[in-house]
Amino acid sequence: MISSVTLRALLRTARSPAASSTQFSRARAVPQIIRRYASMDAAVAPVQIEEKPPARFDGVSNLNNYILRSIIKNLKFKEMTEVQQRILPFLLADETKGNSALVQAKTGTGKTVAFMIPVIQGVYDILSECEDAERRIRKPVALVISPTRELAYQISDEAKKLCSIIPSSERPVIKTVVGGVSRRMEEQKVFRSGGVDILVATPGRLLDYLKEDPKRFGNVQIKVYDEADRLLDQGFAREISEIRSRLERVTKIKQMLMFSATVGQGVVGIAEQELGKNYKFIRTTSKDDVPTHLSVPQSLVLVDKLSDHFEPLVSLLRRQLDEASIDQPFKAVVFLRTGKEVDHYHFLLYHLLRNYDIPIIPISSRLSQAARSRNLEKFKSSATSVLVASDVVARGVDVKNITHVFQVGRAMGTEQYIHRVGRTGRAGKSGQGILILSKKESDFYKSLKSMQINFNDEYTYISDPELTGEISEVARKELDLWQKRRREDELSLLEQKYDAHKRGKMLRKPTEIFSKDIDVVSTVISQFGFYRGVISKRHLSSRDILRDIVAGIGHLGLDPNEKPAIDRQTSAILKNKLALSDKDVREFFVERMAIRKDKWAQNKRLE
Ligand SMILES: Nc1ncnc2c1ncn2[C@@H]1O[C@H](COP(=O)(O)OP(=O)(O)OP(=O)(O)O)[C@@H](O)[C@H]1O
Repeated sequence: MISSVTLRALLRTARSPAASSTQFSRARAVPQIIRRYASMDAAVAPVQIEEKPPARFDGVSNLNNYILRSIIKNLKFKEMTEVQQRILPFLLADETKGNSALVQAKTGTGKTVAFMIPVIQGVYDILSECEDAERRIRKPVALVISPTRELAYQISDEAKKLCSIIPSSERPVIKTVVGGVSRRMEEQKVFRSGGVDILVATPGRLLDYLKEDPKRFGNVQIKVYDEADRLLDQGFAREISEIRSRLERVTKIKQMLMFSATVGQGVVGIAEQELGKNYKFIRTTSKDDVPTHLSVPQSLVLVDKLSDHFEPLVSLLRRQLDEASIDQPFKAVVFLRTGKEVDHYHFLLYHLLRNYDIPIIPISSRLSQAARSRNLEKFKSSATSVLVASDVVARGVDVKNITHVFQVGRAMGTEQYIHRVGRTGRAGKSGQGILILSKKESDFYKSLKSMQINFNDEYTYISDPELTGEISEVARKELDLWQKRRREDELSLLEQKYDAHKRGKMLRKPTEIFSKDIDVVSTVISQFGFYRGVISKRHLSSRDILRDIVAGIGHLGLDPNEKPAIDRQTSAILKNKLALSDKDVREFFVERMAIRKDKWAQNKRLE
C-alpha cells in the first residue's frame, strides 16, 4: 500500500530537487548533479567569442532605431540573451551583415528575436532602396520556415512586435501561411490584399503556393529555417528539398539562417548544402555542455510495463494540484506520442481530475486548426491548467510560466526529448521535467544517458490498488462511449453514402455503397445477399440494419432446423466491427432464427 507521505515527498522533488521519497522506491539518486553541471558550465568557456559583445540592445551598433524602440517599449527587453549577444552584432555589422549562419542555443533563450531582428532589418533596408512602384509590388523578400503551425503563428506575432514602432508606410508586411486553413481565403489575405514582405510558413503550404505560382517568390533573398534540424530530418526532407529546388529556379537566396537548440553532426552536413561554404556556425553551448537547461531539473519514474504509464501520471498530477495555489500555480504539459493517445489521456484525465476544476486541454493534429489555436490560447491564458499534447507543441512554442513538463513514454528521439523539456524553464524561469518510462524502454534511457542527460532523481513507481480501480472504472466509461460514438459514426457514414448513391452521383452497385471502413455491414449483407432493406432506410441504427438483415434472410426460405448460416467469422465481425456486445449478438441470432422459422412456416403454408 502506498504511503501518501512519501508520495508527497516525491512530488516535492518536482519542486525542489533535493527532496526524497520512499513510496516511489528510489532506484538511484544523484544529489550533486545540479552543482556539477553548474560548475561544468562555468568552467567551459563559450566557444568562438571574439571580443566582449555588448550586453544590451542599445549597445548594438547599426541596430535600426525603430526596431530598438520597439524592443524597449513594446517587448520591454533591455539585456540581450547570450545567443542574441552573439548573433546581433555579427549579423548587423557593416562587414558581416547579410552573412549566412547556423546557430545552436538552448531552448527558451530568445532565438526568435535573434533571427527576426536581422531579417526585419534586412528586408527594411532592401525595401528602402526600392522605388515606390517596386515597393508596392510586395512579393515576399524573406521566407521564414517553421515545422509547425503553432510556431509559425508565434514567430509572426513576435516579429510584428519587433516592427511595431516602424512607421506603417515603411514597415515590412509580415504574414503567415499554414496548412489546415482554407487556401482560397488565405491566398486572398496574404498575397492579394496588401501583399507580403516577410512570409512565415509551414513547409507543405509553402510548397503548394510555390507550385501554383513560382513567380510570386521571385524576390526572395533571405531564407530562415527555425528548428532547422527538424526541417532537415526525414519527416520534412522531401518537402524542404523541393522548396529549395523550386526557389532556385526563380531567385537567388543571398542569406540563409538556420536555428535550433539541437544541431547534430548529421544536420551540419546537410545544412552545408544550403548554407554553402561561407557561413558561420555559432553555438552558445560547448560540445561537452549539458544539452538541457540547468534551470530544469529532471526526474525519472520507472514502471514495469508500457500499459502502466498512466497511473503515476495521475498520482503526480493530483499531488501537484493539491499543493497548487494562487501564489504557486501549476501549469503542466503532458506529452504523448500520438494524437490517439492524446484523446485517450485527455478523456481519462478530464474525469480523474474533475474535482480540481481546472482546464484539461487537448492539442494534437487530430483537431482542426481552429480548435488547436483556440486550445493553445486557452492554455496560455490560464494560470493553473494541464495541456495534454502531442508533438505539435514540442518545439519552439513559447507559453509563459509552464511549471512542469511530463513526458509519457519514449520521445521520438533524444532531440525531441530536449525540445519537449524546453517548454518549461524559459527566459530564465525555473521548471521541472518528469519522464515516465517503462522498463521495456530502457534503450531510450540509455540514449539519454549517452547524450549526457542525467536525472536528478530516479524512482520506481509502486502501484496503488485504489487508484488502479478508479482508473479502470473511467476507462470502462470511455470504452462504452467510444463504442457508441463508433456505431454512430459508421452509421452516419453509411447514410451519407446512401444519400450520395440516391442522388446518382456516386456508385452504381449497391454493395459499393459500403466503404472499407464499414465493411462489416457490406460483409454481413453480401453474406445474406440482401441490401435493399438497408439502403431504403433514412434513419438507420445498428439495430435497424440488423433487423433488415435478419428480415432479409427470411426470404431465403431455408429450413430453420438447419445449422445457422452465420459462422464464427460473421459473429466476430458483428462483435468487433459493429461494436456489438455479446448480448446483442445473441439477440441477433435468436431474432434471426425466429424470423426464419416464421418465413419457413409461411412458405410451407403457401406450398
Ligand atoms: N532579451 C530578452 N530578454 C527577456 N526575454 C526575452 C529576450 N529575448 C527573448 N525573450 C523571451 O524569451 C522567451 C523565449 O524566447 P524564444 O521563444 O525565442 O526561445 P527559443 O530560443 O526560440 O526557444 P525554442 O528553442 O524552444 O524555440 C520568449 O518569451 C521571448 O519573448
